[in-house]
Amino acid sequence: MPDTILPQGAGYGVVVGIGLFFSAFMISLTAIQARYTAFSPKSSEEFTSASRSVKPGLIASGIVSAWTWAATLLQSSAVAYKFGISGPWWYGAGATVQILLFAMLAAKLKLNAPYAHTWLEIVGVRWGKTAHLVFMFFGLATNIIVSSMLILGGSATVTDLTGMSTIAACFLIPLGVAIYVVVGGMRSTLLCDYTHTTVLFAIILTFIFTVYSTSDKIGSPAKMHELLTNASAVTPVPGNAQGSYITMRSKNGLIFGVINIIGNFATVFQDQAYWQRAIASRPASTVKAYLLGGLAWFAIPFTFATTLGLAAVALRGDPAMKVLSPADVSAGLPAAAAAAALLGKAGAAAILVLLFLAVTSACSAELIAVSSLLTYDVYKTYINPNATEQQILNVGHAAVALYAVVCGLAGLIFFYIGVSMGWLYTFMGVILGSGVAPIALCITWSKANKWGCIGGAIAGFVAGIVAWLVTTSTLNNGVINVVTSGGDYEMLAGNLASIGVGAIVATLSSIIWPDNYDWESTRAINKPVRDTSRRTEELKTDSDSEKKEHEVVTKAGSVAGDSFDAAEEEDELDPVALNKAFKFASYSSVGLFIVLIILVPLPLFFSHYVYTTSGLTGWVAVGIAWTFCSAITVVLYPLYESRHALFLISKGIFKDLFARGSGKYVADPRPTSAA
Ligand SMILES: NC(N)=O
Repeated sequence: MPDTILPQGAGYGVVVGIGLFFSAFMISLTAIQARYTAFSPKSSEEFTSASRSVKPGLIASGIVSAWTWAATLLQSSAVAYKFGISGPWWYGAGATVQILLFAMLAAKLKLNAPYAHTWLEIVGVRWGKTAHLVFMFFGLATNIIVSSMLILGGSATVTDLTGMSTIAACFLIPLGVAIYVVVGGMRSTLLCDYTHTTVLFAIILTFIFTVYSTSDKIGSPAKMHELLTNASAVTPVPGNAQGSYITMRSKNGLIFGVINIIGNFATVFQDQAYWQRAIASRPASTVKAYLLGGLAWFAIPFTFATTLGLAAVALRGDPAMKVLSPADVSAGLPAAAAAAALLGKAGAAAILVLLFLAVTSACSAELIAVSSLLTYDVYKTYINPNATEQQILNVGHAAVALYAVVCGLAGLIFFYIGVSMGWLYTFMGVILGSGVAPIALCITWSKANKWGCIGGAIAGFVAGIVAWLVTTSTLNNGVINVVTSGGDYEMLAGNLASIGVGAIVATLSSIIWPDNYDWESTRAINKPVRDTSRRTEELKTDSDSEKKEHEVVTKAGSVAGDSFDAAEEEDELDPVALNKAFKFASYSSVGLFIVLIILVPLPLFFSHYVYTTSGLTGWVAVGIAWTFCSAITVVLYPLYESRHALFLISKGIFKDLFARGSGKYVADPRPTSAA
């Protein structure tokens, strides 16, 4: 009898087979885009920024996809398994609010540096080389930690379910992704995000309906309530009201919540992937995209973990349910074990595909993000300031390939030193948290003090490490190792010290010694000298006869962007409108923060309420309804907003079928069009 539920071939089939299938699919989409729309990835602007033309639905889908890590599915389920229903809430809410608050930074980005390629360009132009290098450390460290968690979570699950070699999984997972990112760039990444997110929601809804509707082992919220009540009678949860899994009164759940909030501030604010989506977005709809993306994303960890994480507890003792060790839980395996116990090989295969899609789409976001940092902030800034368009594009491509290898290596190193995805997840705020406030202040506040923010980031980093190690040593009789340092209080101390010291030093120094920055230099970053045709280069290669045959409507646009020209861009960069958008982002994101982090969970925590059957049913119903709304937002809405582009592309393809070349996109010779 094999040790794993699926054969090794299934692991290779998913990782290599689906990987290559998606690469081929994305390469085809990129070719269609280049032929039938105004946008070609042969331009470096298009490669890294999707020509800043993408509409909110697709950006929201890209945010959901980039923010859906292996941990989003696995760690959320692991905390549900450990702490009960509070785990999914704290995971979901504690990582949604950062995306919502990021809407404010996105609005300021469009206002203060609308043509920047990376957030580090803004730091460098405002505060110079030292700040640029210090924050580059935080930026790249964020990317490496996030990528490592993706690879660790993905490979642990593939190995657990199929027995596939972890080493092979570490390197093969980023390989397929690197292929389509190199070919298609940012727009291809967003289109891939969309397709992955669509399948992801389909699989998540399948699990939800299995657990809460059709499964003969659970099949309803009432049965889930009964099984969880039995489970807490056998093994009460320490620190939970009545030892129950069905209460928000969970001390360790709350500690995880705080750690989660801090770590995720770091990984949103310092990850170029989220800045890049703001950069790729049309200025007028950036805020909307982040608010929609954040709210849509919440349903993924919350409902998925309320489903499979709790199912893993409910099914304890079921003959088909794997017995989970603490190491298995730390590796994020409860969800996979529950899926296999509920649906056998089909469940295991579904979770494998789900994980693979989540990991690859988040990985694609990381690849293009790091490629942009290495291209613009290392190569163009320090190595070749006069780089040509072609050189920039070549370096961008090489950086994607290089970083794909680095991802594999980083995952492998952490695997061999015994650091799991769960450990890394709670650790990320310790070393990254200190940069959060300084970076936010740099982009949003004219009074932010340069040395205060640099000093805050460094002091917070040191304070975080010291607090983490001292707490570990104090609570564990001087024993500091991977196991002792991964405890709740140890990580909490490090996270709080890091973000707290960074924020206090940066803010106080800025209040005492305020800068008076006018944003002129950041607004000038990369400001374009308008070219009336993005496709000049390509058109040169067209034959004359083909040119005469061009009939596609001029402003064909793209699946992702529709038409968007220079004049429209200038209009959308109107400071009055962007200031209004910033205010809207501030009110709505702070309001939602208060609801998600204070008004809903804290009264439930302090009341010691243990959910009744109808209470749990209502809780689950909210999760299911939210999941449907999310699916509509990131699956149907992008199709609706791109309906004209899709129609024109279809028309172009149709024309080509009857008269080759007649459907190809041609730029409008009239001066108003920049497409
Ligand atoms: N993206 C997260 N924190 O799941």
